[in-house]
Amino acid sequence: MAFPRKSLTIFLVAAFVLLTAVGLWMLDGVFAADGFGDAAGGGNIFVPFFGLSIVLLAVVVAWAVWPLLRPAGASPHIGSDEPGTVFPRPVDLSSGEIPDFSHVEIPVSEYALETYKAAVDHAPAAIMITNNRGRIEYVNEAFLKTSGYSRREILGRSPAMFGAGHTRSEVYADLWQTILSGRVWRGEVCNRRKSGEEYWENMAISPLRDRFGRVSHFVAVREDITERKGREDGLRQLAQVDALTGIANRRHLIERAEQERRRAERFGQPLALLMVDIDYFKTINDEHGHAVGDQAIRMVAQTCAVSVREIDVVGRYGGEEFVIVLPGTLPEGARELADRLRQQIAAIEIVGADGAPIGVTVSIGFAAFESGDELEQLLAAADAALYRAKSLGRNCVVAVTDFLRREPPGDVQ
Ligand SMILES: Nc1nc2c(ncn2[C@@H]2O[C@H](COP(=O)(O)OP(=O)(O)OP(=O)(O)O)[C@@H](O)[C@H]2O)c(=O)[nH]1
Repeated sequence: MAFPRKSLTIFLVAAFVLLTAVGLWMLDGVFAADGFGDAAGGGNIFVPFFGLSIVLLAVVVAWAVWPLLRPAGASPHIGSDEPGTVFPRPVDLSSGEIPDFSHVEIPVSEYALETYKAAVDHAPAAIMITNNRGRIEYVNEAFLKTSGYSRREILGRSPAMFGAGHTRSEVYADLWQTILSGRVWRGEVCNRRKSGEEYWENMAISPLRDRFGRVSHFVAVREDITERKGREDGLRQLAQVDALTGIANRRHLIERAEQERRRAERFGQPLALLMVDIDYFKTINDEHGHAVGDQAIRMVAQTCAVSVREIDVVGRYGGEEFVIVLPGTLPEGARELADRLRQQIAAIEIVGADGAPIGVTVSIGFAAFESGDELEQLLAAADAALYRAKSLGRNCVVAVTDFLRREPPGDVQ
């Protein structure tokens, strides 16, 4: 049970005064009884009381003086290896709120401090503490292991030293705004190890307040998520790519085409869409087998993919049908590319089932985006042009004219 220091001191002082008074009164009584008194008899009664009060006085003095004699740990600093190191009080990360403990006196024993320090030093998550001027004051063992730096290379520097340069400036702006307003920031950031290798970290950064409620430090708890990120990227890639050809699958193609359509509408930029279909593909399949058919599909997809710019989107729209989205491209440019593609594909030779070379040709229809077009309309227009190219004898390119868009199929350009 803990006694309040103040009450106990008052009690001890009162006991001291009482015992001293009783002792003096008795001494007085003895002297009053027989003049100078019987030194032996009077002394016998007085000594125990006076002795007890002296002991009490010693206890009171020791009680008052003891705190002043304790070992100096008065101005501990973060991250020191010396005994008495104090860490700022942690913030409850779960609620996102910063509790205000500034009015609470928390007596912390040396033993408890050592325990806290060991827990933070050897925590499995990487932990970094920066001061409110953005200088690193503490990193734990896991942080050193993840970053590859030594403590000497890190302390006193800015956390910017770990940045890989890929994180957008808005992310950092949001981070500072959040923590300076006293809230916890969470996010994923790409950093660089000392070896130069990039790695992804999931971070929670929370402000720490001093006893006056001022933000004095920031503590960052960081988890290396590079492996998980890699798996996610792989899965995303798998979900977007056509397994046979390696180009965008139908779903991803439509997503990207819709993005480009919206961009063209918003900024009034040109956009063209090509639909490419292998001619007489059923015959290739029937005469040479599906493996040779697949080979033809792969060759055509590859030729399309390497013939366009990086901003263009090439995807497999159906079995032997491909769509190419050309942002910022006028009809003349689209026609030029379509003609070039048709010729390049016609030059492809694949080996048939009998070992003899097989020629592959394509028909191409294309349409230019017009303001107000939905993606379905654009696709349907290119498909109508492709249909016309097929009916013209195949291995040719047909553009959608305004006429063709308004009227039912009947004329070609
Ligand atoms: N080998 C292979 N064949 C496929 C694949 N997807 C679709 N096909 C086949 O492609 C053929 C397409 O035939 P059609 O639509 O009649 O077209 P086509 O024979 O090329 O005739 P035109 O387009 O009019 O020149 C069908 O036989 C499908 O089974 C695929 O991934 N691999």
